[in-house]
Amino acid sequence: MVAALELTPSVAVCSFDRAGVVQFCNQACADMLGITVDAAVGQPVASLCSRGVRQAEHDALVEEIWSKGHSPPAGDWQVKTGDGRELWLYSTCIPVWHDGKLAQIFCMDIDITQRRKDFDALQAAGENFHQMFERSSDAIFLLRDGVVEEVNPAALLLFKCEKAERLVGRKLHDFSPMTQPSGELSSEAEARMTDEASRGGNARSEWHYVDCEGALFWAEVLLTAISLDGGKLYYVVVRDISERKRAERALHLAAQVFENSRDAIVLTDRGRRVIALNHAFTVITGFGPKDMLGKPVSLYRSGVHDESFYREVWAQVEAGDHWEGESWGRKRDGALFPCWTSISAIRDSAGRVSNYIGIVTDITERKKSEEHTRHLAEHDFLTDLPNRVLLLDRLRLALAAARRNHAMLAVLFLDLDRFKMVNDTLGHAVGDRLLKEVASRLVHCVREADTVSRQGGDEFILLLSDVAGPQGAAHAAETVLHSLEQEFVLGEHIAHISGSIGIAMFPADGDEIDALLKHADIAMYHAKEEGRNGYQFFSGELNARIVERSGLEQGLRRALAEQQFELVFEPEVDIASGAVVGMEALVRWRHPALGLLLPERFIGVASEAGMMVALGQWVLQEACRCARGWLEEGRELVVSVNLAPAQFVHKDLIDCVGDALRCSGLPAHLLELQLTEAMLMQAGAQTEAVLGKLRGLGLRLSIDDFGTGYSRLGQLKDSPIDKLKIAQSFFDHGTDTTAIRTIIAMARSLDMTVIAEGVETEDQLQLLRELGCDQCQGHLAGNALGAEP
Ligand SMILES: Nc1nc2c(ncn2[C@@H]2O[C@H](COP(=O)(O)OP(=O)(O)OP(=O)(O)O)[C@@H](O)[C@H]2O)c(=O)[nH]1
Repeated sequence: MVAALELTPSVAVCSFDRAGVVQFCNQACADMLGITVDAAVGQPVASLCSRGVRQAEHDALVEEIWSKGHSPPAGDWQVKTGDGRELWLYSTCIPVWHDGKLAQIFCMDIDITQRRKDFDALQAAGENFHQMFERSSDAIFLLRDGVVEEVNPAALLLFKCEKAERLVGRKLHDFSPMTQPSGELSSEAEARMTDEASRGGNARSEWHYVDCEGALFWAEVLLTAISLDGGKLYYVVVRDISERKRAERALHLAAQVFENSRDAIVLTDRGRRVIALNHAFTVITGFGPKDMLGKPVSLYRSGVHDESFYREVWAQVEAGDHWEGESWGRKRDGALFPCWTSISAIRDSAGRVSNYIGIVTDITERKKSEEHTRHLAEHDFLTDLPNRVLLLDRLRLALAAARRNHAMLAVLFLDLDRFKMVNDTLGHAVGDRLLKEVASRLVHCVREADTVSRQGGDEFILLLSDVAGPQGAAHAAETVLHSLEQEFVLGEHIAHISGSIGIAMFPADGDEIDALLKHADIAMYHAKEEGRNGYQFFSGELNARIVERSGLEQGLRRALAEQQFELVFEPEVDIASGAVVGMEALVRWRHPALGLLLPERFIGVASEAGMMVALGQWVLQEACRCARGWLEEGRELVVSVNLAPAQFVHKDLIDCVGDALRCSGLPAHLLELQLTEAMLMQAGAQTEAVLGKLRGLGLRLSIDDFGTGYSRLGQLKDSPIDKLKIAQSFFDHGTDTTAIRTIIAMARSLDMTVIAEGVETEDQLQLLRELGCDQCQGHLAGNALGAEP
C-alpha cells in the first residue's frame, strides 16, 4: 500500500501519530510542502504547515478523530507551508487502526490551489457581472427560453415601469408595436433574432419598443445566447437610441431638404468658398458642382449690382448673421433673373462663424404674377388703358417733374359725343368694341411719354407731359378729334363718333391734381355746350387765343388751295440814280372773313403748322412769274424773295428754286434770295453746300436785317453773298449813324451791295447817300405795290 501511495503523483499523503509526529510522507506530499521526505518524517506535523485562522478548527477535528475514531468529511483548507507558500488543499483524514487501537491518522491532500484561483476568479466575475447588471445604464434583460426572467433597474427606467413584475414572465415583443419599422411582425423579428443569436452567439438589431406608458422609442438590441443546463439563456442589452435616431432623422431630413429644395442652396466655408450646392442650384443657374466647388462665391455675381451693394450685404451678415433681399442672379448662359436671396452665417459650438449658407429663390414667376396683378389693378379691363389709379400716380409724378423743371403739363378730358346712341342702336357689345378702338386711336395720337387713360364709360383722360404750351395741347386735341372723325369699322357695323375735349394746363389752370382734373372736366362741358366735336381750354382768355390761332391754321390750310395769298412788291431804289432796280416780294393773305392780313398775323401760325415750305414755294414761284412779266414788259428788275428757315433746311430747296426759275422763264440773275443772319451762321458743311448750290444756279443772295444778328466777318467774307440789307431798326429810334456807317464800310470791303430798309425821310436818304449806301427801300422809295407797278 505504501508503494501505491508513494506512486500517487497527484495525491499528497502523510501520516502522523498521537503525538502529532509525521510517520510517513510520500514524495508528492514532500514536494507540496517544499521539503524532502526525510526532512518531513519525524517532524511535528504542525511545523510543516499551518492552517492560519482555521488552525484551532483543524486541531479540534484531529482530536475528534483520535477520540471517536471515525473520519470527518473531506474539506477545503487553506494552508501555509513552512517555506511561506499559500496553498489550497482538499483534505481527507482517515484513522488507521493497529491491533484494535487507533495508531495513526492518514491525511490525503489534493492541491486545489489553481482550482480555487479559478473559482475565485469565477466568483469575482460573477460578482462583477451582477454589479454590472445592477448598475448598467443600459437596460438588461435575462431571458430563459424566450421569457424574461430578470431585468435590471435601467430596464425598469427605460420602459418606465415601476416593478420588475410587469416585465418578468413576458416576451420581449410584448413591449413592441405589432410591426417593426421594416414592416416585419415584431414577434417574427424577435424569433429571427433569437435564432440568429443561438446559432452565431449573438445578434444585433435596431428595434421599436413601446414603454409601459405607451410611448414608442428606438432602441439598439444586443442579444447574446448562453447555453445553460440544456436550456437557452439570452442576455439582452437594450440601449435607447431615440436621440441618435432623432439626430439621424434630422440629418437625413436636412440632407433631403438640401437636395430636394426647389430653392438654390449654396454652402460656403468661412472664407466664402463654395463647399456644397444642391441640385436646384444647378437647375436654376446652370452652374454645377464642377463649376463652383472650391471657388469664391463672389465669382458668381450677376454684375447688376455694384460693389457697394455687396459691401452692404456682407456688412449686415457680419453684424447680424443674416441678410435677405431682392437682387439679380446670373445664369451660366449669362441670362439674368430676379431672385430673393438670403444669406446666413452658421456658427460652430464655440460661436465662431464656420460657414455661410445662401438660399436663392428664382422669383421670375412671382414677379410676373405680381406684375400681372398690379397691371390688373392699374388698368381698365376693357381697353387695357391705365385706369384712374394709375393716371393719378402718373399725374403726381408728372406734376413733380414739371414743378422741378418749370415745365407745363396738359390734362385733356375727352368724352365721346352721343355715345349712348351707339349703344342703343348697335348694341352694347359694339359699343365696347368702339371704346377699344377709340382707346387704340388715342394712344397713337400722343407721344410715348404721355398717358392715355380710361376713366370709365366713354370718358378718357390724356395727360401730356412737358407740352411746349397751350398750342401743343390744342394740337394734340385736334389730332384726337381728327382721328375720331375717321369712321369706325366694327365687324359688320360702321360707326361715326366725335368727342368733346376739355383742356386744363399746369400751372395756369391749377397746380394740384384735383384742380386740374376738375377744370379739364368743366372745360369739357363747355366744349359740349359749344356744340360738341371740339375742344375748350379752361381759361377763357387762353381759349380765345387758341381758338383764333386754330381758326387761322385751318384757314391757312385752305388758303393755298383757294388762292387767298397775294404778293405785293416793295421797290428797291438806286440812291445815286433814283431808278428802281429791284422789287422785294411780300406776301399778304386775303382772308375771306378778316380781310387782308399782314405776314405778322399768320407767318408764326404757318411755321408752327409746318406750312412754310409750301407757302414759301408758292411765293417763290409767284415772284418769279411776276418778275418774268416785268421783263417781258421791258423792265429788268431783280425780284427778291425771303427764304423761311424751314425752306432753307429743306432737302428739296435747290430743286424748288430751279423749278421756279424754269417754270417762270426768269433769268436766274434777276432772282435774289434773302437769307437771315441766323441761317448763314449755322456754320457747317451743309450750309456751305446749300449756299454754293444756290449760287451755282446763278441767282443772287442777300442778307436781310443785317446788323441784328451775330455775323462773323470771317464767315461773311467766305460766303457767296452779294448784298447786305441794313436792318430797319437802325432808323427806328433816331438814326444809328455809327452802325450804318460800319455796315456800309464792311459791305464795301467785302465788295457787296448795301441797301437800307425802311427809309422814311429825306434826311435819312441824304445821310445814306453821304455814307455811300447803294440802294434804299421804304416809304420814300415807294410803298409796296401790287404785281403791276
Ligand atoms: N358699351 C359700353 N357702354 C358704356 C360703358 N360704360 C358706360 N357706357 C355707356 O356710355 C354712355 C355714356 O353716355 P354719356 O357720356 O353720359 O352720354 P353720351 O351719350 O355720350 O352723350 P354726351 O356725352 O352728352 O355727348 C352711357 O350710355 C353708358 O351706359 C362700357 O363699358 N361699354
